Amino acid sequence: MPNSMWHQCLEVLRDEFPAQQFNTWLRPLQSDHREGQLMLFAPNRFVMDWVNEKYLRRIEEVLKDLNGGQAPRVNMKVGSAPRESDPVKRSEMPARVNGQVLEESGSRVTEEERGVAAMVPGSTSAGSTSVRPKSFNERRPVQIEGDIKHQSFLNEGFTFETFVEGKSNQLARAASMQVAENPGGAYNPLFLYGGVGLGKTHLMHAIGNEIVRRNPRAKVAYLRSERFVADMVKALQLNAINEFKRYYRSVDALLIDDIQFFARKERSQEEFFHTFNALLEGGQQVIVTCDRFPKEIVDMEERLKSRFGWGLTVMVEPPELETRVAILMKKAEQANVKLSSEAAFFIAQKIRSNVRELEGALRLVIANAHFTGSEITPPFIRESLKDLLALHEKQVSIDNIQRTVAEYYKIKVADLLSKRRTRVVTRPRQVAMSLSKELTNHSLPEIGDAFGGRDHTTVLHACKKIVELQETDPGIREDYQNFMRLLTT
Ligand SMILES: Nc1ncnc2c1ncn2[C@@H]1O[C@H](COP(=O)(O)OP(=O)(O)OP(=O)(O)O)[C@@H](O)[C@H]1O
Repeated sequence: MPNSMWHQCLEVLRDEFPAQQFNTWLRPLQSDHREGQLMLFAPNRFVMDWVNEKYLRRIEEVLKDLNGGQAPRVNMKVGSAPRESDPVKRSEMPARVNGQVLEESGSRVTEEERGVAAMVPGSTSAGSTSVRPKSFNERRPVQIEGDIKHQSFLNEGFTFETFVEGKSNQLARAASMQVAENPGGAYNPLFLYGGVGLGKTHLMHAIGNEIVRRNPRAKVAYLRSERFVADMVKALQLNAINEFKRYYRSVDALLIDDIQFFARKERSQEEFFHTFNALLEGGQQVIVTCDRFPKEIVDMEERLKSRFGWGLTVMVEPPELETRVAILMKKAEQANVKLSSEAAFFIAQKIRSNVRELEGALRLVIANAHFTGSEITPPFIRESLKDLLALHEKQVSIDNIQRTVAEYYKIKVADLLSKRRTRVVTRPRQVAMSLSKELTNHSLPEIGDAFGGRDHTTVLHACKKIVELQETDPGIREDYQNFMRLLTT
């Protein structure tokens, strides 16, 4: 049974399980086939135990089908598959002498990294409130703003209590709780990913706040990835790179938000890679958020991406209606405003894109109610959100795209949603997915859902493919332009 059979098996399982489950438990498994036995490697014990308990029987069934009815021997282990592409190459590990990481960096700071340093507000000496270790500040005439001070950068309002749990974020919340209770333990690093405004930053702060609540002496550093880049560039300019390294490696937990901004910033990736290794080896917790699954981050070093997968990778999905309602009720309660469930439902039905927009809409309604002294009723909400709703309604819907594409190619909408993989339907399906990404505000997972419950990676692949084809295939280019005209005028 060749290793490729495991990939076929994954394809079958991908269609059977929700994307979140698949990406968290099955996708990170690596395989190795020797002497009639398939060895599956899990990134940690938690994943191994979970897969053993929940998925192994189904995995064996699928493999048996794929193997002509012959049941394979499957074993599981924590670790990585021993092969050429094994991400855990000793040569990649930094050399250590007396606990210090030694490295000679060959990569240079790119123009973009310099640009980030210049763009990030506060990357000058003005308004500096740094509380870094003394030696770090003493040696430098100019301080980088106090963004790497520990603890105080956490948003105190972002806690587990203020985070509303729902189907879409259950696993992410549970994993975050585990990390907060046992930082540097089994789930290290914790990689939270998902679309914009869905609560990744909130969860990250909740972990930081909880770590500090349990241990007030804990040093927790939270920062957006641009800040890491800016700090690093500044430290290089000031000849203070060793202090920079020492600081980041001295924290108990390093929380880096929106890691996708590391793309193309070679020197920062390298620096972060070594910091990352040092922290993991020291049993310190690393938490990272990103707008996509690690493997899909473009222009990011493979070794860094593979390390992101060493701990636990969890997706935060867009909230379903009930969760959106619960979030609105919670936010209204926090603002001391009475919101009827009818009013909450009304807003939640209208605003589906993400929690940030939902909050924005609620804020607008509350402000109008204060201003006019009115009660918050559906007609009042409709009036308050008139402009916002007009914008939403003007937007093209996925339904409309599916109908238009199906009609144009003379196939059924049901074909677009089906599992059929013949060329007659796959290309129109890819075109429709790509248009949905371009013309609507829906996230990749939402678009995947709207196309028969497909994984968000399928949507991403479709979008890339259509961009490529527009370059090389005049027929597709013309079709696409026609659709843009049909749908937007
Ligand atoms: N489940 C939830 N319960 C309560 N509030 C939430 C929830 N999810 C998101 N929010 C709120 O929505 C807003 C946006 O969330 P957050 O900033 O964490 O999103 P994000 O996923 O980090 O987005 P981005 O990728 O743009 O950084 C915040 O004010 C947050 O408190």
